[in-house]
Amino acid sequence: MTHRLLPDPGRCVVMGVLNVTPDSFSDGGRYFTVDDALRHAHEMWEAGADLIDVGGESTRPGAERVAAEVEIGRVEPVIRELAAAGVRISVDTMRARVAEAALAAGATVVNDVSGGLADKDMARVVADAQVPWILMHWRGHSKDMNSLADYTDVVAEVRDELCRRVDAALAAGVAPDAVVIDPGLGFAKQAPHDWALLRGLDVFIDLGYPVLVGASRKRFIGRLLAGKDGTPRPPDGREDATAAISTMAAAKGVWGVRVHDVMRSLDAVRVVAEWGRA
Ligand SMILES: Nc1nc2ncc(COP(=O)(O)O)nc2c(=O)[nH]1
Repeated sequence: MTHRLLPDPGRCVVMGVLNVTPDSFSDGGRYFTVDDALRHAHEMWEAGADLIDVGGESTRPGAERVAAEVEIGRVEPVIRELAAAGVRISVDTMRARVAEAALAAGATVVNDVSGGLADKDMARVVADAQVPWILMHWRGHSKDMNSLADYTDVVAEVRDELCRRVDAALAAGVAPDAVVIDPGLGFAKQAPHDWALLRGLDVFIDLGYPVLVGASRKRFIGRLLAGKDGTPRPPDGREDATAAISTMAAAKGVWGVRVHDVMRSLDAVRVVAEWGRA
């Protein structure tokens, strides 16, 4: 699956995560200063990332929200410098104002974990800018994400709720080939739901839109890899499993994977592309 508005690398796209936040779940604070953020972004870009996903507000369960001005203050200087250096950037935000500032600074993709639900103006911003819009499945801000994780058939319900977000985007003037969909692993999901969504990736791929998977270092991986005493594997011990998920997702034909360790997943998806060559 390729994307009209993004170059086709001939393999699964690898999106490098850059959280310019003090409190993201797996790397909070490491890249909070502009210099640290720029250094890490360039490391991922040099490692071969197709896109750097710059976020200024933690989305981990229970995270305190920050004001739009704070979010803009965090991402805008980093995006401006990276864009000037030729790095391709997506902005990870739920706010139209932040997206506008990021696009003005040189971002060329909007990654919206709320799928357009959090800010009614986002669709207009994306339609006017004619940029790709990643619509992730989300059920709302919640101190306790788990309270929203109530499903009878998680694959069917996530599919249907994502389809409603796509319909709303198209109705707002967003071009069909600007849409990327994402099942939102870890957002209003418990671990069994995350695994069911991965097993059911074909359902999302068959909708005909590029599919992005964001499994990197997430809690459901930590639970699977728990030690004999039941202690979940810590986030920085989840990289091999993340790369394994990138491998399986790429083999299934997803458009892209969103990861912290770019090289590991890039190696994995390159193997998939070469192995699958006609
Ligand atoms: N499209 C998309 N965006 C995201 N942004 C943040 C996080 C949270 O993880 P992080 O704290 O590692 O960024 N996960 C996703 C995701 O799964 N999909």
